[in-house]
Amino acid sequence: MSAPVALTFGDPAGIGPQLAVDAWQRLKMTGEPFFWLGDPALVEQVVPVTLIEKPDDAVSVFRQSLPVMAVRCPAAVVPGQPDSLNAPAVIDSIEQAVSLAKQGLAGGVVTNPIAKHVLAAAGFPYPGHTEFLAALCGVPGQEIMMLASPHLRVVPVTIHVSLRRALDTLTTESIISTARTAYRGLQRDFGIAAPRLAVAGLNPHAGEQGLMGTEETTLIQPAVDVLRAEGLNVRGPMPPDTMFSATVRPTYDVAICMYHDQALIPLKTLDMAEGVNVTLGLPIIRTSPDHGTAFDIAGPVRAESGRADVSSLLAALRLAGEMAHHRQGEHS
Ligand SMILES: NC(=O)C1=CN([C@@H]2O[C@H](COP(=O)(O)OP(=O)(O)OC[C@H]3O[C@@H](n4cnc5c(N)ncnc54)[C@H](O)[C@@H]3O)[C@@H](O)[C@H]2O)C=CC1
Ligand SMILES: NCC(=O)COP(=O)(O)O
Repeated sequence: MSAPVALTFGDPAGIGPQLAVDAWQRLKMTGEPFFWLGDPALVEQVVPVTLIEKPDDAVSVFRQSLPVMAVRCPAAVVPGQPDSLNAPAVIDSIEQAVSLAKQGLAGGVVTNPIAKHVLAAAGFPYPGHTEFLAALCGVPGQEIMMLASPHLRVVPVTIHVSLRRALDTLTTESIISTARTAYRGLQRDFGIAAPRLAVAGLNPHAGEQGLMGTEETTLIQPAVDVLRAEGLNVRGPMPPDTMFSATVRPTYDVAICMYHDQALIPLKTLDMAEGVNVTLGLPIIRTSPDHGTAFDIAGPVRAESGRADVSSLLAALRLAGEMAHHRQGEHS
């Protein structure tokens, strides 16, 4: 068994604290231990809590209590009303989790959702976890975002930028490096020996022979040619409107998409509840539920689960464990 997984705070005014409690309720008897880096004041009225100093301590207490590594909020927490005064606690929990994972003391990092604009208002310079984690791990620029569900895996080449900027920054080189990282990640963390990659086009009908755009011939096809020459099993550019259909999806292991929503809309439409966000290209394991902070349904933490569906967090915890298992296999 690997070390316990670290679950980060997430935005305290979102559904993260409730999900931490719900996940513990669901896993305490039969699941792998995890610990939450959050404010115990938000949860100790509703579930037994043990404050821990180091990840290993989570193992012996997990059946009886939620293990919490305390990260206290400087400002009052009002569910549904995020406050950037609490951003330092949110960021601190991510930094601590990554540090523990880098030392091998935590088996991986599972992040609860953060609201990017709330952290940005406090001066946080990263567009999301993905880029922040790469910086903390000393590998900026090597990170890629993969969303994985039982039905589909997708990787956007451009991530947290406007659509206009995504089109301006898309290059043959970025498609190649993203595809390579996805390929290695599927081998290393998912145990797929020879991953099949499907590269999406950008324009309607993948450009329709240049009638509806030229990026397929100028940017995407050259990337596919390079990847094929390296021996990767790659197809594309594929028409984006049909490649996510039920008949085409089973023919590939991951879709390499040109921009955020080209990737995330089909994934979340098919499987918001079971989708997991994975960062590949890091030395540590990182997964996350695919949804956000859901401020609209956040309320005071309760012992019984309410409107917030914990399925995606459970899937993220499970996948982190499976990825750790695959990495352990590397050394055995
Ligand atoms: N990994 C992360 O940290 C992510 C953070 N976000 C952040 O979340 C914030 C809100 O984003 P939205 O676009 O509103 O997306 P959202 O996923 O928070 O909410 C979209 C809709 O889905 C519902 N929903 C989300 N998760 C749910 C759950 N577990 N159970 C039941 N219903 C659920 C919400 O109530 C809402 O109606 C943004 O500031 C964004 O930056 C968004 C996606 C991922
Ligand atoms: N849309 C996905 C998302 O916002 C998650 O981003 P990150 O915080 O995991 O980088």
